[in-house]
Amino acid sequence: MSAREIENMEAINAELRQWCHELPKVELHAHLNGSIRDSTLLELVNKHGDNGVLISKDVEQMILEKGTSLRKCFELFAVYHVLATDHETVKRITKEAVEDFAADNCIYLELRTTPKKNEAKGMTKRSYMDAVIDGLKAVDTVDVDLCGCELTNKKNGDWRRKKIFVRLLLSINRSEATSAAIETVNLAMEMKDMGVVGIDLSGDPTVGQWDTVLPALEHARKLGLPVTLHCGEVRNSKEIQAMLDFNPQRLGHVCLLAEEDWERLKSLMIPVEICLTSNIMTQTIPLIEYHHFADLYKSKHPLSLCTDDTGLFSTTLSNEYYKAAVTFGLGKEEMFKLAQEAVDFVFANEDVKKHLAQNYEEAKARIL
Ligand SMILES: CC(C)=CCNc1ncnc2c1ncn2[C@@H]1O[C@H](COP(=O)(O)O)[C@@H](O)[C@H]1O
Ligand SMILES: [Zn+2]
Repeated sequence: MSAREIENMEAINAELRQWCHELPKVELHAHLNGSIRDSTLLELVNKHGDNGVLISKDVEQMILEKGTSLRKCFELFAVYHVLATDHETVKRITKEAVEDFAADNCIYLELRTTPKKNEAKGMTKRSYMDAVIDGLKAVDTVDVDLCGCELTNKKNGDWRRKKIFVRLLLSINRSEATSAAIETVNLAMEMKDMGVVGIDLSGDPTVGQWDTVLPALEHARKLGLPVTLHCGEVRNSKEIQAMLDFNPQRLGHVCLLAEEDWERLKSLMIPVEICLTSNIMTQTIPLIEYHHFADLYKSKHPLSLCTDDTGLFSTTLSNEYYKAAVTFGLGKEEMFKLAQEAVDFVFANEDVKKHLAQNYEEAKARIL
């Protein structure tokens, strides 16, 4: 390739990256503690690091190696949870996460987090969630709509100020006992008027038993709370089949499904949250070109591109769209449609969906 051709290609790629940034996006799979900024993490390490629990140098090394295997990720999450255990920090990381997604032109964010108890800090699952809500109220670069009302007032009546709809999912960690998982579901129900719209099942996929969490997920269903499950991050056919039997509103990842489970997923048409960078960095999928996005997309299976953990994997939702475009050869119209269709899978109500649909209608004229 000549220098001129390389230059042309670079210009085209830069233009595509910018277009992906400008595209209004819907984020359905983002973990709060996985979305902590590197700069904040390092600040927290320096502040709390050498307190006998964590050694700053070790943590810095872990941050350098972050996201390079499933094991390393979960080791780092244990560190994140030591660093971000007080109410002030939970508030801060929530504020920053929302501001970062808004700066990336996300117009709807479903942020998920595992409510945590920390007796030493006087933290209950409820007070943890109150700190999250405080973080949403503290956002000041963008107007936040939580539960149908705006938390922040339009600054100086500026109608051009950006707006982001934020809804919350409460995560059940796979290693939790049934009683703790049920407590999380009850908390979600209690906070339904405060922007909580559903339940997620996540955590180290090599730990925990489906039968332990099933009663809590069934409880959520009885209460009318939508559920999304992390599915197929490791090969575990029995569990994958049980998850498909449960038939949740959405599934995340679906990486390592056996042929018959794959066919069943497709016939059930359960919307899938696709996390390209996460799956590659954790080596769950060996090469992006082999990613199951291609098969699902070709089959017109309902799906949505997501980040999983922007901090851990140093990615943004725009970057996920860019990667999909260059790897699978999608044009701008196809990318636009992909982003727009994610509106159908949000757990928020019809009013929000209407607003989002209108946003896409307006954006069409602007960027297509
Ligand atoms: C990290 C990794 C191997 C990537 C695959 N993706 C994941 N799979 C399962 N659970 C996850 C993943 N990313 C984040 N989580 C869950 O989200 C938590 C962090 O966010 P939070 O504390 O709930 O606010 C982690 O402790 C973990 O329980
Ligand atoms: Zn996840």
